[in-house]
Amino acid sequence: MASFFSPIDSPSSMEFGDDKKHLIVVSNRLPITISKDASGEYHFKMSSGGLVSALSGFKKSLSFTWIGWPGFFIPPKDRELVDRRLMEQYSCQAVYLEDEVADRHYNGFSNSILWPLFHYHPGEMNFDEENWLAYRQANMQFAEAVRQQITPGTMVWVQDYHLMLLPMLLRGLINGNKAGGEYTVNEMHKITEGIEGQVPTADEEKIPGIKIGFFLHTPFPSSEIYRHNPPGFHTYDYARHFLSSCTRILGLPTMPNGVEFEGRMAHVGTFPIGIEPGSFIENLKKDSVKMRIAALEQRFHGMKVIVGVDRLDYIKGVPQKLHALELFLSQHPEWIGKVVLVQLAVPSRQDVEEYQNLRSIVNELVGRINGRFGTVDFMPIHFMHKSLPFDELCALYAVSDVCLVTSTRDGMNLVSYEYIACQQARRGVMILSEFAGAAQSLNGSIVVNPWDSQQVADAIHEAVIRDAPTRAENHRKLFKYVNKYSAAFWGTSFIKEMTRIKPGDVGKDKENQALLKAKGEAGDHGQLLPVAPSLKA
Ligand SMILES: O=P(O)(O)OC[C@H]1O[C@H](O[C@H]2O[C@H](CO)[C@@H](O)[C@H](O)[C@H]2O)[C@H](O)[C@@H](O)[C@@H]1O
Ligand SMILES: O=c1ccn([C@@H]2O[C@H](COP(=O)(O)OP(=O)(O)O)[C@@H](O)[C@H]2O)c(=O)[nH]1
Repeated sequence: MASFFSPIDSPSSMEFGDDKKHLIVVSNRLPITISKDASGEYHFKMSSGGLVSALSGFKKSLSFTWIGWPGFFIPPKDRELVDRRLMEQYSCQAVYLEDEVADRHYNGFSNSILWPLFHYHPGEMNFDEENWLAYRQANMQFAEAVRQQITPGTMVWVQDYHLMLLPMLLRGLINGNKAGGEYTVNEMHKITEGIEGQVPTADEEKIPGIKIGFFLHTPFPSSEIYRHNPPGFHTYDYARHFLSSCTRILGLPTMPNGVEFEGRMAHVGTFPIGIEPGSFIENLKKDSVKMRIAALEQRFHGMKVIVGVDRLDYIKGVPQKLHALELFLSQHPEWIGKVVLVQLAVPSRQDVEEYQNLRSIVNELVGRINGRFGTVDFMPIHFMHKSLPFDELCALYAVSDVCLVTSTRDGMNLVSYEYIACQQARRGVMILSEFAGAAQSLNGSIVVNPWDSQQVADAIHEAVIRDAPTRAENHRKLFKYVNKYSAAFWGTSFIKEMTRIKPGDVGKDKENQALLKAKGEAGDHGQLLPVAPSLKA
């Protein structure tokens, strides 16, 4: 959604800490998805999803070059034009992948192996050797694109599971085998075997002072799940799972704040992501949005509105949500005609078979429930398979009495944050799955297990009858958290931490850890890196 992203308008261009440095953020998905129409004209459209929303929010407080895949094959002859528009309007740099590599990297390996693996869905995993090759190939191409942009002292912040090999490949490219050899050469050879691209050679020149950070936007599963597969995290559990996988699967020594690998220390920390609340709050003040809110209030007069906003992804638990609504309506027939679910299902990863199957399942469930409880005047579910413009989304959040999130796993879930930001007038109720990262922070929500339909149905009932003072008190706590732990807070905390960490040896880190333990600042569950606490007040 275009309004989530403001082209180059960061106030503190390139500044962080006391220094002026160059920051590069790399993600598979650029904030802009490009397409070409039949007449050959290019169109630039805002991408969907929480990663784009959060990084776009962060970009308003700190400027960076954003490197990523444009989402579509662009013939070499058109690249100059596209590059210019991307850089001038959005300070973005495209990584051009061949169609087959992009398809196998994004659909084949990232979203058919890593995504189900990280979300505890091993049943949805489809392994194919060619896709693994494409994953390595794409990571190498990203590494090459990043290397072309870096200068001494650049910080590179790599995002998410699509690019998990990138830090190591980039380190190899910038250090060359001579210097990097002691810690990457064996691994590098395994990774680069059989792929095209520039493999580092012994005489590469070193580029000094490059720091590389990595953030995973999804959960990191327990080592039991991770075994099915041949570091910043949203929550403490994800970081702990990662560290215990390093120990159990790779036999590496770990500390609460990092892992030791061939004489180097990789620091690990938790940085819960957030939104840019101001953009929602300001948007609700626009006359056009106010008018839309009034129109929706009129439309749903006398009814309680439950809102659901999810990419149509099996991790979002949309069928579970529909089952619970059905149960609620069957147990509370007095609410038929008085409660409506407005469910926005944003199209996602439609080339992957599991997503196509999900769409059929959801269509069928919506049809069944509407058929069962609907009348000529009333439909219990308003279902939309599309994205909505930002104004419409804000209005929808604002008029809803309840927001229902039933993800079976979700790295964070920013929809819950956005709903809270838009509820200063209504003070609606947030029902949140215990399996969303957000449940660990959003104290004041009703937390449910989405697999327990009865519990979710009871929560819906509790939400629609909840009195105004209780709603106000819970909303106060939630709003305080969402306002404070914003996308800007998340991004700047991570960058500050990257700035603070000096390349040191493992011995020093162990000493520091022991010191902090002695001072009571880090225990078995202690963390050296900052954590946004959940507000208990
Ligand atoms: O890029 P897509 O394949 O269209 O998918 C959209 C994004 O989905 C995932 O988002 C995650 O990041 C959010 C922000 O940290 C988090 O709140 C949410 O729980 C995650 O699911 C994915 O991790 C991104 O890479 C995708 O861009
Ligand atoms: O039509 C829409 C509706 C929602 N969103 C945004 O998609 C993001 C979803 O993020 P979340 O963290 O909840 O889940 P993800 O989709 O990243 O897994 C939120 O910022 C929404 O505002 C969007 O891009 N288009």
